[in-house]
Amino acid sequence: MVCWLPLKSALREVRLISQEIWSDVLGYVRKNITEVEYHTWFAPVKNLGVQDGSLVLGVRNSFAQEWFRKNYLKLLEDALRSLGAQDPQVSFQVLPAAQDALLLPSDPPPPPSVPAPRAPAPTFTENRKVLNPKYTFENFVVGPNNNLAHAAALAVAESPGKAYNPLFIYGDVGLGKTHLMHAVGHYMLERFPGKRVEYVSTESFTNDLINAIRDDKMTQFRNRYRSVDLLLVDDIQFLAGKERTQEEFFHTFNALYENHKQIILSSDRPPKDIQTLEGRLRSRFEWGLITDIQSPEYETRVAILKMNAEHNRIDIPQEVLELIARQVTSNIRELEGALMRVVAFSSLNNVPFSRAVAAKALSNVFAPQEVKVEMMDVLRQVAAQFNMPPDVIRGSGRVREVVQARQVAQYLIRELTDHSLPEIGQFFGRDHSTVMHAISKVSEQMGKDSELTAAVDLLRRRMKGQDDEDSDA
Ligand SMILES: Nc1ncnc2c1ncn2[C@@H]1O[C@H](COP(=O)(O)OP(=O)(O)OP(=O)(O)O)[C@@H](O)[C@H]1O
Repeated sequence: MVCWLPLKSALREVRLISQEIWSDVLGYVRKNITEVEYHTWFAPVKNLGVQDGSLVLGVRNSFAQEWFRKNYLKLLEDALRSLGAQDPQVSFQVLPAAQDALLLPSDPPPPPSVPAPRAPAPTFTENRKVLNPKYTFENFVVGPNNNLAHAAALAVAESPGKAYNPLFIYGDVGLGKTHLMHAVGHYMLERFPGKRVEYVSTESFTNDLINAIRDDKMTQFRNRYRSVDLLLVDDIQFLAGKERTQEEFFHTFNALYENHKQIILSSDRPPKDIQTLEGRLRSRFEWGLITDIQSPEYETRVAILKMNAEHNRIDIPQEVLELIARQVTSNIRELEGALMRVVAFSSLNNVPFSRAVAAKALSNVFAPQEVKVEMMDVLRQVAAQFNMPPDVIRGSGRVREVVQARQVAQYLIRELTDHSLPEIGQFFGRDHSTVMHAISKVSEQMGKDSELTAAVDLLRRRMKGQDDEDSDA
């Protein structure tokens, strides 16, 4: 009987981010059913977390439970498979009435043929975006790739309207432009809670303008954008070719600038490379400071992953973070996605984090990487398998179970790594003859003790990054 104590505590932590898994699952489901079905059945489901490798979903009554089992189980399993689950498992729990009442109307859901109500066109107030609470200066890892942009953002946050106006940040997708803009917003609101901060994408600005023209609400539109203390506009390159929006933005810019209000713009390229941008706007964008963000180098990528893991309270070994950082090199959003994928994979397959597991989790998305097994990897896996902390296995304890786990770890390290007997001995604080004895002891027991043989086989496959199905085939 294999028990996973360290894994269980990891899973408890993983539950905190199982929301990420659930949103990915919902994204997959939504693409495969009608909107009506989605809103009827999936929108009210409560994600109860991942328990022992199974995604547990809360539904309102036994009717819904049965309906899900019959109609959506396969779809949910496919969704989990797309996230890397080898043997996807989904279970349903009927929620207690109180939670149920909060989640759903009491009548059975209407049949999926009811047409979806058409949402009214959004007005500009509905388009308003709030700042992402995660995008603060504290959560921003500074490296050689972004230190200038970071310093400029900080200077602007400390002296809005005075240091650099506008601040123009450019760089490729997913490198932290929006994060830095929001960080300035948070900083300003913390120091001056009464200030007005507006974050808007160029697309939303354009839509707001179109709606304002259509609804004859230009005065409100202008009041809204020209009365702020800090205006953050994302993806300003999308102004290209939109003459009416450029015209309106030009006046917004002037009104704010003349009143010493801070403007921060982000773009995927510098102003001079934005085609069909009016000369007067381009020159204004160049009045302040133009700074770029580059792709992060390896150390910064590891630091970002580490911060993310800590933020989500996931205890993940450094060498696994390093493997992910080597795999994803250019885009931080993808880097974070890769971390989530590894966490989802290990939680859905009920296996502890290791480099082999991470390589496997990422192999569908990125080019597979050759993983060299390290002594620490083997020790961790054996510890999880034998349900005891790694330090106990490396310690001096003589209890039978501990001795057996220690011998298995030494046996597997000898088999799966290039380390010599003295090196293995040193790792365990023992001499090479003890390791030799351990190896012959395990070899002797293999074949005789079926439980031990199965455990060693399973560990060997895991360390090589092969799943159970592969080896059974
Ligand atoms: N230096 C950093 N430290 C920590 N997290 C970062 C850093 N840079 C980016 N990120 C994270 O990477 C993700 C993508 O960042 P962001 O959305 O700011 O990118 P972007 O450059 O605005 O991309 P796009 O051009 O697609 O809008 C976010 O989750 C953000 O928190």
